Order: sequence, then C-alpha cells, then structure tokens
Amino acid sequence: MTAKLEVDKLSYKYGNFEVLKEVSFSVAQGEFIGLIGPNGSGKSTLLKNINSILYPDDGKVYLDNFDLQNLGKKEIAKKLAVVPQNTNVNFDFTVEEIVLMGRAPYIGRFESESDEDYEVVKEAMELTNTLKLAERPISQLSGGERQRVILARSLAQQPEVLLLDEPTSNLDINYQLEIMNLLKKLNRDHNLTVIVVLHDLNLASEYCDKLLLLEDGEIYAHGSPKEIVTAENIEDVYGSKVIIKKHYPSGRPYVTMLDNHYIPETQLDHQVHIICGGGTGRELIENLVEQGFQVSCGVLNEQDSDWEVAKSCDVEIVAEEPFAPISQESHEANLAAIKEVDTVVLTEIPFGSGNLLNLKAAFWAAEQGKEVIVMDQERLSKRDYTKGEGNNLYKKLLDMGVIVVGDNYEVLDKLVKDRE
Ligand SMILES: Nc1ncnc2c1ncn2[C@@H]1O[C@H](COP(=O)(O)OP(=O)(O)OP(=O)(O)O)[C@@H](O)[C@H]1O
Repeated sequence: MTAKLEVDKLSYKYGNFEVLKEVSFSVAQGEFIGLIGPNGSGKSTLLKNINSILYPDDGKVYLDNFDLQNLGKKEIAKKLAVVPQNTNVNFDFTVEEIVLMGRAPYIGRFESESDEDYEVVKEAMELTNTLKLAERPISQLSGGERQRVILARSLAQQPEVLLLDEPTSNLDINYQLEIMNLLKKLNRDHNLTVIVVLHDLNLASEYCDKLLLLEDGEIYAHGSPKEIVTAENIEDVYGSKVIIKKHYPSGRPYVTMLDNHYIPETQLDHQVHIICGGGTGRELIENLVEQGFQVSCGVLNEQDSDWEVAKSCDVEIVAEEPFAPISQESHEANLAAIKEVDTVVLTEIPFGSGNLLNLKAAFWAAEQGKEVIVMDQERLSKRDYTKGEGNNLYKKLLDMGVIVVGDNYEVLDKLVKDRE
C-alpha cells in the first residue's frame, strides 16, 4: 500500500529548543489517525509542519509521494485542509463568507465564485449543521459554533487529507460526538484521510483506526488503539495511573483515571491476592485497583476473562496456559505470590479437577494465618465438580475462621473500613 502522507525523519526547533526529533510515520489513504500525547509533546507542532505552516529543520513530508516543499500553496490546499486549534477571525465576515474562503484554491485571481462553488459551500454547511447560521457574523458565534464553521470551511476545500487540532475542545458533549461521527462518516463514505489531535483518550480510542502516541517530540508508540491505549503506556507517558476497560459494543479500550489522592497510605500499601477465574473476579479486580490496593491474581488461565481484566489493569498475574489444568509449578508460584500479600480473596469459582489447586491455595493461605476473605453467596456444593473433594476442603476452610462475605461490595467494605 502506498502512503497518502509520509513523514520522514522530521525534526523541528523553535529557536534552540528542539521540539520534534526525527519523527517518521506514514498514513495510508482513508486511514483515521489520532495524535495523542501530553501537553507540550509536540502534536500541534507536528501538524503545523505537515501543513507547511512551519518548515522542518530536517526531514521531509510527502503527500502522494510529492515533497510538500515542492508543491505550491494552492496545490496543497486542494488536497490537504486544516482545522486549527484556536480560530480567531477578527473581521466581521458572515458564516457563508468564511466557508466560501475554503474555495479559494479553486478560484482564479480575477474570477468570482461559480454556482459549483456555492453548491460545495452549501453541502459543507449542511454536513456541519451550520447552514442555519449562514447569514450570522462569525464574531457573534459561540466557540462551538465557530469550530463547526471552520470545519465547514475546510470541507469546502474538498480535501483528500484533513488535519484537525483538537476539534472537539470547545464543543459540548453532544457536538463532540457529532463532530467525531461526521469525521468518521467522511472518512468512510468519502475515503477522506483524517489526522486528528485529541486529548480525550477515549474519543481517540473509539474513533481512530490507529494512534500515534508522542512523548517529548518523539514517537513513543504507533498502532491500533488496543496496542496503544494500555495502562502501561499511559502511565509511562502521562505519569497517570489508569485502568483500561473494554468499551461496549466496540470492544475498544476505555480509560478510567485512578485518583489515589485521597486514599489513605495504609490502603495504598495493602496487598490483596485474588483467587478467581471465569469472570468471577473481574469487577473486584477493577474495584480494588480503583481503590488503590496493590492487587495480584492467580492462578488464571491466559485469555480467561478475569485474566483479560487483570492484564488491562496492569496487575501481577500468576498465569497458566489457556484451558490447561493448573500445574504444580503454577501452584507453587501462586503460593509464593500469596506469601507476599496481606489479604487473600477467594471468589465464587466453580471448582473442577483442573483448578482444585486454587482452592488448596486459599486453604494454605488460611493455614499460614493470612487474612482470607471468601465470597460465598452461592454455596460451593452448587459449583463443585470434583465429586466432593472440593466441597470437603471448602467446609474445612470455612471452619478456619475465614471472613465470609456475599458480594464485591462487602469485600470492599471490609478492606476499606479496616484500613481507615
Ligand atoms: N511558537 C513557539 N515558540 C516557542 N516554543 C513553542 C512555540 N509553540 C510551541 N512551543 C513549545 O513547543 C513544545 C510543543 O508544543 P506543541 O504546541 O506542539 O505541543 P502539543 O503537544 O500540541 O501541546 P498541547 O497538548 O498543550 O496543545 C512546547 O514545549 C511548547 O511550549
């Protein structure tokens, strides 16, 4: 696949301050790319270099294999349009006049606008829901209305590539989605290539095919939202603790910030090992991570739904191969993990011969004098597939003075209240 746009070892300095350092990536026609990264990481500067508002100190930008520096402004404007971050239009143009400016690359020096130009302008205003504002002076519009007018102006250029710098920043939540859906529609129906700077990681994850994560003017990672929006990457680049859930129905990563500010140190230091599996631990894992506890899990089969949640929350996992019975080696690793923690929680897992060692691990924890919390809304007898061996061991476990609770909230209650 040939690249629609290629950025090759692009470096840029403001004076002596090196902002972009050998940035290289390429964008295929029809791709929808999100540029993400912390404040000051160089996203706007990169867009400005792609748009020839700034010129690279080193490196090149190619549009359809042509070096941008060898293309005239009008030629570029017919293919590439920009929606800048802050749009201050000081003169009192009407909305229609502003959108008509998008036709400038198509109109000769002494020519006036044709019927076709007006047709394209009308269509751009319809798409952006600005037609009803046509006669209004732009200076009297709200920030969000103005943003949509500027998008309409860019669409009137009939570009093949659209660059947008934070197009949703002034918009209320409704229009944010409307703009993102419009961009997606233009991308799908008109094969428009979209490169958009977004601060909202969830919008970026939901709408973009690929994300480019910038850190200090360098590409930290480039890939699908699933590859890029991970707890590890976000913590590395933004320095923030997050948990990543799966957004329904897209299945894309969804970021939730963890605010550990007001959580007591005793809670942050408290280590909890969750013995779970088959989705019995997913909410508890998320809840405990959100509450600042140090969480580990095991033994979990890889690809199990609890394993997936644990992975996305970046917690330690003692893992076994998918669908494999727990091996002696994994069991011992589980005991070693349990040895390090303050509390062990056993969720309502069904037990069979393949995972009976997990019940034995909980029993071992109680024998060691660890605090063990057992979730027991549905008696084990109803989820015992070991011909009674599991149930017998479970009864002994309950007799050992473990804490028996009903659901997640009781586990949390117990752990949080004890730490206050
Ligand atoms: N005109 C300028 N002169 C000097 N330094 C600048 C200029 N514009 C930006 N910078 C600096 O370059 C760095 C990158 O800025 P840039 O605006 O590209 O970052 P950004 O990732 O878009 O940030 P934000 O998310 O805050 O919009 C910042 O440290 C910024 O202070």
